Amino acid sequence: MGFIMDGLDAEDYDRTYSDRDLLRRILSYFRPKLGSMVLVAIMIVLFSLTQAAMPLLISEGVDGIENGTIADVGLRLSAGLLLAGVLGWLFNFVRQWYSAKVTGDVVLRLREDAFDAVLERDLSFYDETPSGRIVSRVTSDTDDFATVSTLTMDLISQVLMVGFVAVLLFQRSVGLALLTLVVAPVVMAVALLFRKVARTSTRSAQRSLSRVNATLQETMGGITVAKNFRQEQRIYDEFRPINQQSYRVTLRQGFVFSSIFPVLFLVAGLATVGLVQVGGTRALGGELSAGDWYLFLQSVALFWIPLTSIAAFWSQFQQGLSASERVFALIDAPPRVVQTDPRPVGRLAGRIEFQGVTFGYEAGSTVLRDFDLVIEAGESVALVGHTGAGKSTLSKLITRFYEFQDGLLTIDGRDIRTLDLAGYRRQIGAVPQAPFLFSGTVADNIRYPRPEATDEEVLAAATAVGGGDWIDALPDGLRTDVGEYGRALSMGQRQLVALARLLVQDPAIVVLDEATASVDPLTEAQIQEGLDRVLADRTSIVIAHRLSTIEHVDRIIVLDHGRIVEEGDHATLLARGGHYCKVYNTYFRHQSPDYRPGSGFVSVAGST
Ligand SMILES: Nc1ncnc2c1ncn2[C@@H]1O[C@H](COP(=O)(O)OP(=O)(O)OP(=O)(O)O)[C@@H](O)[C@H]1O
Repeated sequence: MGFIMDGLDAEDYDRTYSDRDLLRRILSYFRPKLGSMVLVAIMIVLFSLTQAAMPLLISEGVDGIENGTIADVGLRLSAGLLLAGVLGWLFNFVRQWYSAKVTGDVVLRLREDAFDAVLERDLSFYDETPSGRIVSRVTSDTDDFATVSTLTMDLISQVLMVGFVAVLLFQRSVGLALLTLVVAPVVMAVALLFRKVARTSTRSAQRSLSRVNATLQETMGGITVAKNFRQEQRIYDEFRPINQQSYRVTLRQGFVFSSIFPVLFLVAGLATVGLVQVGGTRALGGELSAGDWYLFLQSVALFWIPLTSIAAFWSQFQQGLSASERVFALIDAPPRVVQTDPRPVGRLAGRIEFQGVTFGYEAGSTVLRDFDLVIEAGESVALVGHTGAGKSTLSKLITRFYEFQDGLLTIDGRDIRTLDLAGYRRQIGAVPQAPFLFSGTVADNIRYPRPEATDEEVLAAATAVGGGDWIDALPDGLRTDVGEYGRALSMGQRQLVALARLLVQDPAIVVLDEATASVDPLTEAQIQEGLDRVLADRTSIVIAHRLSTIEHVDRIIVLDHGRIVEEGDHATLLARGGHYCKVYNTYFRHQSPDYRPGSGFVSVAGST
């Protein structure tokens, strides 16, 4: 079965709950709905009574015909059946209505909890888990859970009905009742045996579906790049096997589930044969009335309804159970970033110190080893180095998106793990390379970190960035709609909005991953002015990609393979002719205004 299961491994945070724990957890969601559930239970009992009354009434009718007094029972029978039908409809209506409400409320809470858990996860969670898989857990998995709840209530109702019928049967004939009942344990045993294999195949089916979702999501996210490179066919070729895998796994699930029916039919068939034989003989011998015999034959069918329901809905039931397991695993996933003592942060000065910090993204691979660095409060530092040197990693540790494994990271001399995370993050202004804008207006986006900021504050922040000329270029000023992901704005305008947003936030520490996208000289100048304004009087760590930045910062730190290999200001480092010069020649040289292709190289000591 090898490749059928490829890529369907559990996520890191997945876990298997024992049946007891799973049930306890599910019930905890239903507990607050106890009142409605009691009402549903009463309706179920009443509905089941009306349903059980039907075969009883008919059996009495049959006895009536046998005794030649149909005229006496005819009216009573019709009235009884009509009353049972009408009452049954009424009880069932109330039951369905309240069941739907209970289920809806439970799913609402479960989905809120799942979404809350998603928001609480560390950044590492998003790096490791494709977003399509997360979406699957919050949407389709919670839906599957709802199905379990509906099915359970249906099942309870049917089991109750069988209970009532069983009491009737025992009153009529203990022997025949036992024969009828013999079916139940056999069917239950088959169903229980079937349970484990059903849960496993269902889990695989769900994982394969979430893999399909994840692939679709990634395709949508990267559609511009894909179209640009004319890679539609390749995307399709990658999607096909994943989709086919989902098809095969689901087919296998279908095969597993359909195999239970022949066994169940065999058991029921045997029971019916027995009843026809034994009951018929007794009826002929006068020991059993024709009505009672009818009741027994009818009862096999009645017994069958819940038993086949268990079998028919077993797949959905198992699907719901493993869906709830997946949702609970998401809710219970332990955070990697752990605050040991969340103390209030207060206003930070912004001194950052790494003391012997060791960090790796995965066990067994180390990106930073025994790393030391002090960044003074108010200092501006540029991180440079070849790709993969560890620049973003440093910023991710400062922003507390990842947890380091060893050493100490202090902020203003306080262990970073003892700071209240929310309070700390409020004072960290993190700007990614491609600033993300949410749907809404430019003003909404500038106001994002502090929704209570007034229009005047927003305007002041926007004006402070690059003199505010860029606002005039927007079709509707600050009220311009930025479109999805800010697509209605140019790259440069998005960066300017991100800088204005920082001013509204007023963080003590700025961690900025400079954009690499080139913008026109005017916007470039506006961004530079904006940066000067934003970084003034704050500790700033800039993953530098622009020449003007490295020329302006207090200190440049050159990283290589997670180690600091050089540090100093631009002029000193250039004069030294060391590692920095290589980085300069590769990434910054061509940005000089008097650059001519092939010129501007700085000589590196030891190179010819
Ligand atoms: N999420 C991740 N999971 C596993 N390894 C990672 C992850 N992010 C980065 N790495 C690895 O850690 C090392 C340092 O990466 P980092 O992103 O800090 O480099 P960088 O200097 O910022 O590079 P770039 O300039 O290309 O962004 C690299 O070897 C990289 O492959």
